[in-house]
Amino acid sequence: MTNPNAVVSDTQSAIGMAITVAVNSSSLYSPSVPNSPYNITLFSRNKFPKSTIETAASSAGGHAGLAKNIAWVDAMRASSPTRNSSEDTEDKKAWIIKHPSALGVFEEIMSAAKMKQVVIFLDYDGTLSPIVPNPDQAYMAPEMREAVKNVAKYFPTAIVSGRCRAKVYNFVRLSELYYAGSHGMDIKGPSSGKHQKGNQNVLCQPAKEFLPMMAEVYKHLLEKTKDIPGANVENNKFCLSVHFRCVEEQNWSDLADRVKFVLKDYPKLRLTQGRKVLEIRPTIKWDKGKALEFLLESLGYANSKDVLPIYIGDDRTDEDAFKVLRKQGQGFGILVSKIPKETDATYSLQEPSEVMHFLQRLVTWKRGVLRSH
Ligand SMILES: O=P(O)(O)OC[C@H]1O[C@H](O[C@H]2O[C@H](CO)[C@@H](O)[C@H](O)[C@H]2O)[C@H](O)[C@@H](O)[C@@H]1O
Repeated sequence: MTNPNAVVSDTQSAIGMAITVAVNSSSLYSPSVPNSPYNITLFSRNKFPKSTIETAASSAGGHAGLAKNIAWVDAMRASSPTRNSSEDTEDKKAWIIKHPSALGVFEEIMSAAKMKQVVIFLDYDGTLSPIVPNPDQAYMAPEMREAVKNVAKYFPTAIVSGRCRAKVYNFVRLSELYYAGSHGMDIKGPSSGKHQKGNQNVLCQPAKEFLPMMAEVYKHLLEKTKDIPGANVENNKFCLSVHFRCVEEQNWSDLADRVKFVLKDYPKLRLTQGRKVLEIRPTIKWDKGKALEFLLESLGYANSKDVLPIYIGDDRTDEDAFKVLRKQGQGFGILVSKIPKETDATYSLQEPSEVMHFLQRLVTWKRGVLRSH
């Protein structure tokens, strides 16, 4: 097992493959499973497949089990491929031209901010804190907290995380921010600090009816996975995370099978994959992109041309927010990644330390603007 205190370089989680297990025909639920229950798609590692592509792997029935299992384990392994060939270096050069460093083109980004209200959206894990083996120890550096605190003095700022809101708040501990926990399914406004515009007292929990179900599934998952060394089930309130970062690779298939076994009784839940984590959440049409739209609306910037949203994130779930910005032709997505990934983000940053520098530059830029007026 990995040393729980070591910082893990997760530059490898290049290949996005989310796995969906459930579908519900009600209009509230997204039709996430294609017609064929075994519509499995695998990708070449060198082609940066779309991080949001969903791979169906119906939990029902036992046939095609082998193919499904191979796909599952491949998908889990794909969250940590080895990429160090010269072809990869070429890939990286091409990718960085397409998604330039947000630090390198900082002035260009800020020139789009003239006369606009910048609103900052920040993912937590892998963006504000480094990826570590133990999710309970994903602490934020004090300098990063200071940078976020300063940013929030000048710009409305939201943390948008897969973690439950209370947990991410405990890591960040800044009451002046908006928090969207559980992949945006639990949104709350700041409890201190005032920005002039918009509603501070927001509370949005679109998956509230799922709470009892999530608590029940959490218990089943704990029980079902307890004898797999290293498996860690995290309760994120409106969603659940089954971590396999510390599970021996030979046990991944078994772990995935057990998770699917539990979920077969819950067709209103779906299973997706993040950075060495299987994530279980309600099939409602709500994601980090919807959370971003909701927050902009709460701030009084729905369909406004006077706003420049900047969203920084490293995970597949952040792609939903990048997509919204790209579709609206408004603001910028910044992907935190050391390696090429298919993304809807416009710019890139390599790691949390670069995110911190970007946030510090934002503050310096704003102070300069204020001084010149
Ligand atoms: O949306 P995020 O804030 O990025 O949250 C996504 C998941 O992040 C956490 O897991 C990831 O970070 C852990 C700590 O570095 C790491 O051990 C794990 O392998 C990563 O998947 C969090 O624990 C999950 O609940 C979040 O869903």
